[in-house]
Amino acid sequence: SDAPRPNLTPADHMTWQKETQSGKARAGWLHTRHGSVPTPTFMPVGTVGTVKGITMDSVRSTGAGIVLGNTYHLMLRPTAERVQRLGGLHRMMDWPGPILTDSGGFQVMSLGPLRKLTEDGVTFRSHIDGSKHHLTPESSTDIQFKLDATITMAFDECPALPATKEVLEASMERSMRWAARSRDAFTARPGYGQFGIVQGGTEQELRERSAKALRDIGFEGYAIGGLAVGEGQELMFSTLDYTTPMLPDDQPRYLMGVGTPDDLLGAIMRGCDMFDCVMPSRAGRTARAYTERGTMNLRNARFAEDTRPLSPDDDSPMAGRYSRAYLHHLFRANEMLGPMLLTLHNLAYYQRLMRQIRAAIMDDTLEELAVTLRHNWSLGDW
Ligand SMILES: Nc1ccc2nc(N)nc(O)c2c1
Repeated sequence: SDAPRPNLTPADHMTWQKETQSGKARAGWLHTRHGSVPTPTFMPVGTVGTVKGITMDSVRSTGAGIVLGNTYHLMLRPTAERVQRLGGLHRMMDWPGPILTDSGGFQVMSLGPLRKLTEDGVTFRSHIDGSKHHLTPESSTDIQFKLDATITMAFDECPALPATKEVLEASMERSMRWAARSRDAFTARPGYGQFGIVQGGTEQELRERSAKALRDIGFEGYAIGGLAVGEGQELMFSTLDYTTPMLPDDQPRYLMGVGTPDDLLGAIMRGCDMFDCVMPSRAGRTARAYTERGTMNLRNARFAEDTRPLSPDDDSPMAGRYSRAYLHHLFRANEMLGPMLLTLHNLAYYQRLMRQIRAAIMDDTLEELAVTLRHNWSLGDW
């Protein structure tokens, strides 16, 4: 956005400034040690220090301002100590902008049987070489320090849904004890920050208790975890309806692991500011294009001689240079360039969507934009 950038607030940690609000949706600025980013913002996923298949210059060209890395993957390879010796993630991956790192609990959980969970932390075996590892709130926070993460995530446990209220309660309470230990282990530095992660599944009373516990500890931002784990959009939105108002109005809210363009629109309209999801990049590697008219699979034979661009207002650097037919050919031929171009295209679409939504928040026309976007997404290819 070319909106005038409000002055950076001097602070001993990163800050978020709300610029304006339209309904529950907010437009603001994230000010960090590694630069300022307009919100709402979508963070491309750079799990092992790379947004798969494209250079960070390409990521920057889409308009992305902040990217995500993963403690779990980087601690296993190349290890946090080596990243630190290489000058930290920013220098190693040639990304001077802010980096948010997830804390590892979620990734270990998705490894299933390979792990043992205790009050102290999680013991698991590496999916790479079977070596044994242990993650605790302290070690996760230390690893993120070594990675030089701009935004550090508290170490939490994300329970699989569906789960009984008792299971959700015990898990949430442990995550809150881990949040306090994560905060104690965090090294505050000017322009850096740490986010707490609200848990509690789809139980309002548990979400309430979790949000209060985190506010009492005090963080630079608050993530909503425990969602986008198969509960479906309706249940995710209804959980957001009562959870975002529980979080401080003047601090950023990060909905983890979300989502499709329609998810993003709905979550922004419910007061969320930051997002990350593998969908646009993973789809790009599997021939699925995200566009204003919904998604399309470029392997489909109907594109074999379709000389049109992917979408008329594609503003990625490849805009108007590559036809659907060419992409169809690249994917059918299993050429590297296919996933590279389509990943770039999809991330550029997500960033364009963020800019569109932010501009609508600024001129209070978000309701109208939402109707247009949802209509166009339903059109399917033209
Ligand atoms: N859907 C997700 C995605 C990532 C997560 N990361 C953490 N640390 N915690 C969660 O609950 C997550 C949920």
